[in-house]
Amino acid sequence: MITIAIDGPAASGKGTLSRRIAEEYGFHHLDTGLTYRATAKALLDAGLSLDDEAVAETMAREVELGGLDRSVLSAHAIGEAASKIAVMPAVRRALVEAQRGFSRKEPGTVLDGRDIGTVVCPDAAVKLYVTASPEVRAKRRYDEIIAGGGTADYGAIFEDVKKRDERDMGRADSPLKPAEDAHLLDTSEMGIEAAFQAAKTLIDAALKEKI
Ligand SMILES: Nc1ncnc2c1ncn2[C@@H]1O[C@H](COP(=O)(O)OP(=O)(O)OP(=O)(O)O)[C@@H](O)[C@H]1O
Ligand SMILES: Nc1ccn([C@@H]2O[C@H](COP(=O)(O)O)[C@@H](O)[C@H]2O)c(=O)n1
Repeated sequence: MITIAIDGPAASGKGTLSRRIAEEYGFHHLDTGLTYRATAKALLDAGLSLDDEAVAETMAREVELGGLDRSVLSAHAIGEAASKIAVMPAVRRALVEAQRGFSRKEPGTVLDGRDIGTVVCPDAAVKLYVTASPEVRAKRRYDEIIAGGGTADYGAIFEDVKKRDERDMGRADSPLKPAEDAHLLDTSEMGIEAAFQAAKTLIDAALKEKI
C-alpha cells in the first residue's frame, strides 16, 4: 500500500494535482477538505451553532466518505464555516480517524488537505507541499468563478485567501505547514500540466528510492 500526501494552502491547486496523480497511478483519492466542509454543512443545514465542539464532533462522526459531493460542498460560505470548525480538536480527531482508514486502501491512495503529511499520514511514501503566492491563488479562484458563470470581486477573494491562510496556519491543533520531509512545489509560475509533470518527477524519484 502506497500513500501520497499532498498539502497546501487554499486554491494552491493541490486538489487538481491530486486528482491527476491518482488517475496516473491508479490510486484512490480523498480531498480531506470535503470532510470538514460536509461537517460544516450538516451544522449549517440543521441551524446549529458553529461554536459547540461536542455537537460538531457528532456531525463529524456521521460524515460518509463515499457521499462527499464537491459541487454541493464548494460554496464559499461552507468553506468559511469549515475553516472555523477545523480549529476544534474533537472534530479533527473524528475526521482524521476516518481519513486514516481511507489511506489504507489498496493499491494506494492520494490524500490532499492541510495536515496530511504532518498528522494524518506521517509515514506517507511521498509528501508534497503545493503552494503559490496569495495573488496567484486569488486569481485562480477568481477565474474559476468567472468561468463557471458567476460574478466575483478579486479584492474580496484576495482578502479571503489571506484570512483563510492565517486561520489554517495559525491554529494550535494541526496547523498548515510543510512536513519536514515534504517536497516543496511552488506553482506560482506553472500551469496545471507543468505542475503535474514536476510532481510526477518528484513522486517517481521518491518511489524509486523506497523500492
Ligand atoms: N498550476 C495551475 N495553474 C493554473 N491554474 C491552476 C493550477 N492548479 C490549479 N489551478 C486552478 O486553480 C483553481 C484552484 O485549484 P484547486 O481547486 O485544485 O485548489 P485547492 O488547493 O484544492 O483549493 P481548496 O483547498 O481551496 O479546495 C482551479 O480552478 C484550478 O483549475
Ligand atoms: N486536512 C484538512 C483539510 C481541510 N481543512 C480545513 O477545511 C477548510 C476547507 O478546506 P478546502 O481544502 O476544501 O478549502 C480549510 O480552510 C481548512 O480550515 C483542514 O483543517 N484540514
